[in-house]
Amino acid sequence: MNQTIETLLGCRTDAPGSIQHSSTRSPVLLAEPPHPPESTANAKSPSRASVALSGAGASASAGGADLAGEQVGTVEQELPSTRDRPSSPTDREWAPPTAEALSQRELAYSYPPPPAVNGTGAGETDTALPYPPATPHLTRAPIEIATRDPSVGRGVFATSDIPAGQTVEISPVLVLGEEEYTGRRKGEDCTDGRLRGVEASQLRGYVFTWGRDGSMAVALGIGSLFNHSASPNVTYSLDYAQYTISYRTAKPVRKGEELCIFYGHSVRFSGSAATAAIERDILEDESQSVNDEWGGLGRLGPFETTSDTSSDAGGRRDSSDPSRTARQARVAALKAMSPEELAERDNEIIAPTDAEFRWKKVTELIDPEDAQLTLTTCYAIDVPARISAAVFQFVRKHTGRKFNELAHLKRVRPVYEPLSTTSTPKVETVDLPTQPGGDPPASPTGSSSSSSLKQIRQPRTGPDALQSVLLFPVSSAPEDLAELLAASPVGQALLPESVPLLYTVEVPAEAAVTDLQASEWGKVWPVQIMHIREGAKATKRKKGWEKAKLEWIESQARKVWERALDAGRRGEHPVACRVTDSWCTGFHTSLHPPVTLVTAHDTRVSTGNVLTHAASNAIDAVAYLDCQGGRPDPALLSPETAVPPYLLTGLSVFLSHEPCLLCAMSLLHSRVKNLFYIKRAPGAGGCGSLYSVHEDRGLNHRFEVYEWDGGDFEGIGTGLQCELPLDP
Ligand SMILES: C[S@@+](CC[C@H](N)C(=O)[O-])C[C@H]1O[C@@H](n2cnc3c(N)ncnc32)[C@H](O)[C@@H]1O
Repeated sequence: MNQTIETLLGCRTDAPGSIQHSSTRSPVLLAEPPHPPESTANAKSPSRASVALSGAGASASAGGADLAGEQVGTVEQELPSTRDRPSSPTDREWAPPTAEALSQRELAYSYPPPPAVNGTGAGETDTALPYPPATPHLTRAPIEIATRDPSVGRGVFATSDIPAGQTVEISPVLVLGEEEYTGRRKGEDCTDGRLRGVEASQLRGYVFTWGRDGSMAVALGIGSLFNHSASPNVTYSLDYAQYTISYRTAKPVRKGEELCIFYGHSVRFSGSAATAAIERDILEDESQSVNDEWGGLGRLGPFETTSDTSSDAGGRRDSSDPSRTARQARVAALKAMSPEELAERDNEIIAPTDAEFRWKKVTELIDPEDAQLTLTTCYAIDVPARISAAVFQFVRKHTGRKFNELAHLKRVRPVYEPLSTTSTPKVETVDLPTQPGGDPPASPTGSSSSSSLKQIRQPRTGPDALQSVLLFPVSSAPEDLAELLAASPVGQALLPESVPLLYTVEVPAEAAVTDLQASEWGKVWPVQIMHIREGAKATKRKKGWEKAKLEWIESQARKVWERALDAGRRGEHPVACRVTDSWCTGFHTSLHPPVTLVTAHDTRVSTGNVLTHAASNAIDAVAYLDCQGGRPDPALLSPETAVPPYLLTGLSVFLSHEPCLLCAMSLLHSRVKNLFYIKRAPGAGGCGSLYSVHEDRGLNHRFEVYEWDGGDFEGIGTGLQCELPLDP
């Protein structure tokens, strides 16, 4: 089994000093690179290594000499550093490093920052260095291990151009069981937050998630030295049968370029110039949510900030950023409001017709609330109330499975109107009751004539009150209805009176979904109300969204758009995705907005995998969060989302572009609640363009989709082409 799992790189710990995921339980921040072991082996002999001379019957040991240069391996060989090699090295061309080169290398190397000794600070050169700037490695691939950025540590670099698709390393792995890795027995509840086992060592920055059983793998060899990039040029695959991890170039790599893998979405490091670009969007994104509580991880423990939000621990936030200042001012203004004032402000309904409302529902269906009255024709009879039960039995007997065809209507109504007639059976004119306190309503069909309206002579209540009873839709009525009726208990019950006359009447074809529809359509025939959104007792839903919800949705759209632009700047397709809790009225407010679970962008270019669309990567990242137990604390999530039966149950997805058919189906399978996208993908999109997966009645889930309707507004929608190469 050879499986590519980009997001499986481990580094799962809660303590500062490692990798950051968007989660409550595994947020880990790499404040500084992992510290090397205390051992000083190799520290002063950067160009010497112990190597195995396999085939020559010799064995070897890693770490060739101690500080004093004492040999500890069985067979040792002096090798030149790969950094001293000429650009196209052959063994014959190698020359031992000069003393000058060695001292330069030592001077340049300052990772990790050594502890201050007698006033000498980090980075000063008179301290023992744990690793050399270059480490010899016997590999046929043209790569070397080198340190270019001390804050990142060692990395893997190309010593000549490497084409895409080339395997550059196959590392055997050392698998650590969950208990060995975490230092905890299964089920043991350790709440002190202290790391144990291997996880407490620097290895935690090097492990790959191996199995879903919690096992972790240390890649031996070069596999552990690939640094992370959000735009990686190397993919890797875990081979569970061989116990290896293979690394392959995903795109052409130029000589001198670093080979990087992708550790996972929402991974971030701090303090590294090399990763500033990677961090920027995530921090920008989270800084908003952290500091002004606009979604994201603002309330998730380690990120908790005080009212002073001008900078984080790493001092990366720019308090002079005007948009940031504006956000802070806005939050301060909101916080200054009383709860009542805030609720009033937040809950103001912004109607879709309002200029502020920049979203359009993507649907081919008519919104049931906008549905106009449609009619269908039925047979009815007017009988005294005491006969009604016999009529129901008659109807039930002769309709069988289709009895429910008229379930959306009330079966009876008082007789108050002359009704349209059919030729067979003959219809008699009847005396009509008026509506209490007024004129009878006009006939919706125009079939009645005002001349036929007469004062009631029938009792209006009691067993003899006349009722109109619906029998069957004309389209599915028994052919010999009049005869059947005459011979039925209904006819018998009325003897010696005459059998009531059949007539046809037009009635609403659908149930009402709002009170207004019920009252309007009920003038035609009393109709059942089926509130589609808020339950039977609710009144008509107000159209539009609360102001706070609308603002939050727009802020998410802005963030996903910025992320897409950033992906484009990195050479990826400019498509991005955010997965957030969905707005829940009564639970969320502008000061307590939905949290963000993951953000992701398209990585088709860097991974060479045409399936790594932004939505797909984001779903993958949520699954990864769940595997790690990293979903935000249920208390922070709206009730629907807190314990989800499916990946995206109750969640909202924001996409810079309409998802393709495959991603639309993935969202559907994951049971997303609603989707907001900014640009259509004509000819390729699965939520409105090519097809509308989200409202296909043949599929087992439906979700609401909204498309940005604000044009190029304050940066959203600008700078990207509308048409997307979804599968170039
Ligand atoms: C698997 S190791 C990579 C090799 C490591 N640079 C070394 O010298 O041992 C992962 C560690 O490298 C560092 N690292 C990897 N990618 C990085 C990046 N993009 N920015 C900063 N540090 C990074 C972090 O310290 C991380 O914990």
